[in-house]
Amino acid sequence: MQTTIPPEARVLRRGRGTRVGAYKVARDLPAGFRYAAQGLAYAFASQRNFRLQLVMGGLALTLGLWLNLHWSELGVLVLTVAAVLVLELLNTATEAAVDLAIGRQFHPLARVAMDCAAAAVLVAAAASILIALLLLSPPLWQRIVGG
Ligand SMILES: Nc1ncnc2c1ncn2[C@@H]1O[C@H](COP(=O)(O)OP(=O)(O)OP(=O)(O)O)[C@@H](O)[C@H]1O
Repeated sequence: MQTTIPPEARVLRRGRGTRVGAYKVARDLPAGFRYAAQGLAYAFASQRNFRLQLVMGGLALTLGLWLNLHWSELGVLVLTVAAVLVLELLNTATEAAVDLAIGRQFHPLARVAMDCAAAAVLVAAAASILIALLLLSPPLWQRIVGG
């Protein structure tokens, strides 16, 4: 039996830079980094929570370095800080996609998408606070009590 490949799929198979339906495609690695940097700059400029999470994460990592945490503990801190920032970026992307799709109209599915994206940030932020407390409190207490 002969299978026919739809023309769109043939375009897709030609490889990089030929994605169907895209206004623009990153043609090389530097261009990809540039678009990612634009996303970071947008989140930083428009999202107060993103700026706050960046400051809190920076403080936690600085404190971890000052307290001479083990490299594996610092690694866990970096991961948790990154997880919160990544989810905030995805939350921002979800908001933009919902606004693009339906604008100022109300839709129950838009609410689900936005509430779930916000909940993902909340869960990660709560976990990161708990992890920071677990890792930073004992050595900080030692410093305070031990002088
Ligand atoms: N188009 C919509 N349809 C239905 N519900 C919406 C819509 N837009 C927003 N909402 C509801 O309003 C809530 C708040 O929306 P908002 O855009 O302020 O999101 P947010 O995550 O609080 O924003 P930010 O992260 O910028 O503080 C959403 O979580 C959702 O429940």
